[in-house]
Amino acid sequence: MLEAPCMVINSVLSAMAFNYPANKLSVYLSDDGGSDLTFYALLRASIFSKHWLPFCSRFNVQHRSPEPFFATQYSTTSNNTHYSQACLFIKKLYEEMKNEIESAVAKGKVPESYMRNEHVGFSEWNPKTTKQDHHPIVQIVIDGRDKDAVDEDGFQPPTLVYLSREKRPNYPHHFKAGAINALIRVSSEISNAPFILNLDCDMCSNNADTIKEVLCFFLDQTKGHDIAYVQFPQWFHNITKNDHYGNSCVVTNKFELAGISGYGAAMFCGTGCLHRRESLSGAYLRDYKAKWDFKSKTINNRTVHELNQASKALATCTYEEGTQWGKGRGWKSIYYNPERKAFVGVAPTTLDVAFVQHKRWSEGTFQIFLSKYCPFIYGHGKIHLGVQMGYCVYLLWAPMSLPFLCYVIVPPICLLHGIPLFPKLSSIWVLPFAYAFLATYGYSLCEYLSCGHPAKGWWNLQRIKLMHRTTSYFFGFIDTVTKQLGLSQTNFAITDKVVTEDVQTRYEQEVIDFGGSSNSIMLIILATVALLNLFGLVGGIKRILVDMEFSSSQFVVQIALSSLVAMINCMSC
Ligand SMILES: O=c1ccn([C@@H]2O[C@H](COP(=O)(O)OP(=O)(O)O[C@H]3O[C@H](CO)[C@@H](O)[C@H](O)[C@H]3O)[C@@H](O)[C@H]2O)c(=O)[nH]1
Ligand SMILES: [Mn+2]
Repeated sequence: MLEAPCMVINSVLSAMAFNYPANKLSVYLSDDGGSDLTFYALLRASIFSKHWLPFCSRFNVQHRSPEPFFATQYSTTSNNTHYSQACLFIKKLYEEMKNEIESAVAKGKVPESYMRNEHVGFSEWNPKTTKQDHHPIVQIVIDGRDKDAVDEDGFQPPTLVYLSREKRPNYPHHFKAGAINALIRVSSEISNAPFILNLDCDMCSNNADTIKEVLCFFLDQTKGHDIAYVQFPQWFHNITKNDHYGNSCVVTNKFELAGISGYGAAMFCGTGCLHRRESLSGAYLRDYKAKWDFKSKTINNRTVHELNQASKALATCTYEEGTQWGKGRGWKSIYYNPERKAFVGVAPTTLDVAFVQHKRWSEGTFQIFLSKYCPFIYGHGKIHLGVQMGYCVYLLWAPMSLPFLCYVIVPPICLLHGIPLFPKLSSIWVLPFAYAFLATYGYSLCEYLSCGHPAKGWWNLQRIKLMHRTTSYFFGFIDTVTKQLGLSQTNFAITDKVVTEDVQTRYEQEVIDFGGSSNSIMLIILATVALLNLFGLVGGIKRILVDMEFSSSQFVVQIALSSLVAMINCMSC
């Protein structure tokens, strides 16, 4: 299991605990793993939520997902006040739940007694159920309409639904996008709320008022009608001081995404995004004005069983075949980066996981570039040229690995053979090169420092960029091209989120952890590049200084380049 149920329910609990009228809030958990353990964890969380939600509102708790709350905000040293007693109590409940879930996960099965007595939902699983092959499962765990479902303070909790869409080996399921589509349809049957927040299982809400804040954009009388979605930046709670895997994306989050959004076309990042339902289901009229008299289906009088059954039909793997699903155009979008982070997630803690993630990103974005949705073609005349180019900075990560590879391979070879590639230092033509180099890196360093992060973090980012460009993006490029040619199939490598203790320790000490051997070919490339530059450097310098075959001034740039590449690569080994 790559995604621990305890982490998943932390996200769910944080979403349930928004400061927002609970009868208007429904939380859906999509489980593509189709695991009864996740369902069990959700049931346990639904019980815990009856204590957690009132606790949060009573004490106006900031961290509404329990794990970070107990790790940071909560302190046992406070006096024996009402608050600290309540804290101790809720902590005990949380730990009980966590232990039960973790021991069930360790055993690989749901406790027998629980399955028999607690929920009919378990009957959906049988010994033949596998991740790749099972019927649709929809279980309303908490029915927000149910007057008996009130929590310990007498408040109604939000509706809570478990969904595991149908999977069959011979039907493409389209990974996360397919999961989101199934969620949109199922939720339209059960709650049909006009706004949809989409969160990854490893992201938690970090601000209880986010929904209220973001609705201000959508409800704006003059400009709100055009807005399809509001995207929040992806922040992470496990970034080390010098961010040795360059995970934090500070400059991207602070400047780049905000800049693109200036054209009214913020990028969708896949998580931490609030969509208007109508913009997803394709309803678009030129004179569209939002209507606020939505028929919430929660007030309808179908039973939970009827809703479960009706929703299943929407979670089948053939539902989308031959439909116009997903058409629409003409909306605007907003990027919103509030002072207090709205959502925080988990960043990779080993190099191989970071590689997997970047390979997938570079592949996915390059696929968009090659599809009919290429910003330069589909976006032509619809969005500003600035946005088209802004998107392509990301969409072209994969092919940009090619020129980059040339830069790290060709100069050392030429140096070894005494072939000058750049103008002499005394020549005026060296100026454009110097300018491009200094302007790019100087500007990038200033941007980074202005985000309040240390210079070492910037250096680490340059190092990891070099690694990604020579490996992950290059493999992303090759895989995308072979897929386009029909030689292989699309996949979505989910990043492993289960971290052992020694991996965590190494991460906190900022030691580069090469992780498992699954990416050994990537490491071979890195080592080859490093050695090539080292040999080029030594050989070149020897021929210049010892053999005096050519003059050094011709090779200054090449020597500097090779030293830099060798230094960056060797430092990480
Ligand atoms: O077949 C799939 C594959 C993934 N997921 C979910 O998608 C989410 C993102 O997967 P993860 O492995 O955590 O990817 P990350 O690299 O952490 O995620 C970033 O990159 C993804 C695109 O590569 C975006 O979709 C995410 O929103 C973004 O946070 C997780 O909740 C998964 O459970 C599915 O539901 N079904
Ligand atoms: Mn993730």
